[in-house]
Amino acid sequence: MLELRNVTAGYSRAAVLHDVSITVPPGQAVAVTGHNGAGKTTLLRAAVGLLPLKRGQVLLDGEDVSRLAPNRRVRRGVGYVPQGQLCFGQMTTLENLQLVDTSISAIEEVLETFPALRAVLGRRAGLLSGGQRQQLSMARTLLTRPRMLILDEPTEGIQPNVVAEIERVITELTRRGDLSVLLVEQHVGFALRTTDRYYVLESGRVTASGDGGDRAIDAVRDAMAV
Ligand SMILES: Nc1ncnc2c1ncn2[C@@H]1O[C@H](COP(=O)(O)OP(=O)(O)OP(=O)(O)O)[C@@H](O)[C@H]1O
Repeated sequence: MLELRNVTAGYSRAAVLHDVSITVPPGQAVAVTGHNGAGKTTLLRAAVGLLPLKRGQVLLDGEDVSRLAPNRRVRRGVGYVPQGQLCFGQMTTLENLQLVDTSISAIEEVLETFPALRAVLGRRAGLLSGGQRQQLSMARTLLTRPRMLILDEPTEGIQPNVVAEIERVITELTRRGDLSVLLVEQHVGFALRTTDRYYVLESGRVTASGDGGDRAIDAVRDAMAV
């Protein structure tokens, strides 16, 4: 379980997030949506420890980890997939995965989750499509065996068939019940279909929240239109 409690954070002296509280219950998926510049990436950076808090707390399974370095949070089960399909372009798909875990069984397991990567294991990551790189980036993070998976805009700039594939993976991972997901996503339909609960962030403040699912789409669109 991840909780951001009354978090204020930003860059240099200016705050971008103001008193933000968000809870991701165990085994559930939560979406944060909002316009460009609302502070969604900043929120994730604060959650994983890449940005120090000015006020508030980040709790992992009830324990205050606000001062814990990002790599120590990874060891405690936080997996972060940043925006932009980051991979080591000169290395092959397989080498990118082996950076995290070289065991054949672990790699086989993530290939079962992302079967499209099998055909490109020997290809340099820099030559992959955006969708393939996004899947590689998620697969690499899954190799760290997270209990809390944090995804920043996984559908950005990706063709619809891969978006459907990523939707399938998130749904499957959360259905198993041993993984929680915090998803930042501007694609509202995708965000609501894959999550149990949503928050709308505007100008660094939570302006709406509620249960996920298709029926929430009007409420989210109304909140975002303000
Ligand atoms: N490294 C930085 N230094 C200073 N200001 C920053 C930095 N990164 C982001 N900001 C500012 O913080 C605010 C929130 O940005 P953030 O990237 O968190 O928004 P976002 O909701 O994720 O937007 P997007 O959907 O475009 O990624 C913006 O005003 C942005 O200009």
